[in-house]
Amino acid sequence: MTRSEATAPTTGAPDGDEFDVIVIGAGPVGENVAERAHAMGLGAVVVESELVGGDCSYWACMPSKALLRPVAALADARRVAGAAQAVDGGLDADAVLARRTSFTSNWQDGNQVAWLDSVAVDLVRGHGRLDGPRRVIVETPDGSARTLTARHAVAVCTGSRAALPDLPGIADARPWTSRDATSSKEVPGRLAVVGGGVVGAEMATAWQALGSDVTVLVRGDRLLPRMEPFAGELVAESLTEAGAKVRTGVSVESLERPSPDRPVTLSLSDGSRLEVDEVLFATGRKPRTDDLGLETVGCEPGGWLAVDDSLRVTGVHGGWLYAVGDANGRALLTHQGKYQARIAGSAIGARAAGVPLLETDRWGAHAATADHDAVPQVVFTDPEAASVGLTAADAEQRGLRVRVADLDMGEVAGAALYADGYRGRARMVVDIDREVVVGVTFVGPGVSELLHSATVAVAGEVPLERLWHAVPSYPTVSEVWLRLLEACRG
Ligand SMILES: Cc1cc2nc3c(=O)[nH]c(=O)nc-3n(C[C@H](O)[C@H](O)[C@H](O)COP(=O)(O)OP(=O)(O)OC[C@H]3O[C@@H](n4cnc5c(N)ncnc54)[C@H](O)[C@@H]3O)c2cc1C
Ligand SMILES: NC(=O)c1ccc[n+]([C@@H]2O[C@H](COP(=O)([O-])OP(=O)(O)OC[C@H]3O[C@@H](n4cnc5c(N)ncnc54)[C@H](O)[C@@H]3O)[C@@H](O)[C@H]2O)c1
Repeated sequence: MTRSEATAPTTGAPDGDEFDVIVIGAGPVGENVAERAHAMGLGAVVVESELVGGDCSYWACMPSKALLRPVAALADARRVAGAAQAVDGGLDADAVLARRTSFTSNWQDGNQVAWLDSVAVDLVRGHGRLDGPRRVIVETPDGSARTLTARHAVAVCTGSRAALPDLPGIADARPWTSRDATSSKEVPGRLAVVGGGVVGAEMATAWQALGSDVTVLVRGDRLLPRMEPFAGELVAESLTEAGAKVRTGVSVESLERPSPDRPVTLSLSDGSRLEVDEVLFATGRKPRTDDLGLETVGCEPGGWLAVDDSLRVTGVHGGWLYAVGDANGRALLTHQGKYQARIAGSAIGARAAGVPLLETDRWGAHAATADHDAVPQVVFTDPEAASVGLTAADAEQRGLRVRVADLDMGEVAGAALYADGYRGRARMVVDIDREVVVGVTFVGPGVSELLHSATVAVAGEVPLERLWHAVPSYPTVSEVWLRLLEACRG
């Protein structure tokens, strides 16, 4: 047993259950809020009802990327003459699933509990609920209740869960959610993926490569609708070449699974029916704020928690409640939630220390400005799609005057060397009033590691005239920057 599970809190008051900061939810975000609070000299406890590490470690980022990395590795080898000849056959599904399982530590959280212990953060296992200002009641696994009190702040870091549409037959169809799609130990023969967002595109890529016959059902007109249109087009093209079917403009109207061991039949809006062995609903997320006692502190349960830029929940008297990560709905991404955790942790620390004025101006130490202007995201499909900041359509919606540079990445020498017949596209969106880059999208093999250069340019608001002096090495894929800048500067 670790110190944190075994003993009373480090900063305990007489009853031992008073802490400077209480964090509800030990996902990546909660862990980081607690660690930051501790680094600011505060005592912190986290409350966790499932596994320390959260969805990201066991049913989201890590297992999904462990499923997808072999797909990219194999595809990369096949795109290089000489290496391609050494590749014989497809993926070894059992080996891929075993590697995935190892990345989840077989759904055991011992390592992450040890990490919490190493940063001197206490852990209370159980379901946490607010019970009035600064108080949290934890329903522990043995059925008892423990009341924790916070001297300074409570941070809600409870994440999100899959949102399923209310369709006839959906409960009996026992659909997969992202949890099943990332933890399944078997490869279904036929898999329908409903939803063309990030989870849908990534999981269709993984399971098609693992041997399923995948059909993606998209109600809109393309995959990855929040990215530049060419991202979804290139990913759909590649999925189709891999043998998957991508059907747009179609939704599921009802489902029928006569018994658990029989296939499921989907009735679709175009009048057709589709029989599959499993159906994954990748239709978005909803916040885990419904059973959290929010009504006891004057907040509406069940919704995304509205916060200011220091991640403090708006409208709560005394300003002691924070919501960080997926629970606030600002950007459902681990890295962005961890960024918020760093900001929230230092804001909590500064307020606890009585700092009179926090740095909450744009790009200040206590303002999560990047959430508005510079959110990076990599979609680990084949090809990868990576973007930061605004798309051209977003910029237009914000009323910015922009110049857009587009590039066929195959024209870049480094890309041609990276893969024979490299297929990829890039777009840079420039605010012409400020002459800074406000958005970049790359789609192509290996672009994920290129994204951070764009994030630095966008978050740093680096003037184009200075970017001109940031020389990409020859012959790397990064020379895409040179071509985009040439297109912008003329
Ligand atoms: C399939 C999939 C793949 C993804 N891939 C990526 C990726 O590659 N990169 C990326 O950046 N993002 C990815 N995401 C998004 C990422 O998983 C989330 O943004 C991230 O997990 C959010 O972290 P969090 O700490 O806010 O929430 P979570 O990771 O959901 O953690 C919340 C924790 O709170 C606990 N909890 C909830 N309610 C209570 C309560 N009342 N009491 C006690 N504990 C409670 C939960 O048990 C959980 O452990 C992916 C998501 C999915 C679904
Ligand atoms: N690599 C990554 O960064 C990564 C990977 C996976 C997930 N995530 C994050 O997790 C979050 C959740 O991903 P997601 O794909 O579930 O959500 P999403 O919002 O990205 O996509 C859901 C899609 O489902 C569609 N949809 C909703 N209801 C539907 C219905 N009834 N029928 C058909 N289609 C419907 C929506 O139009 C949307 O396109 C995302 O915000 C994403 O940022 C990130």
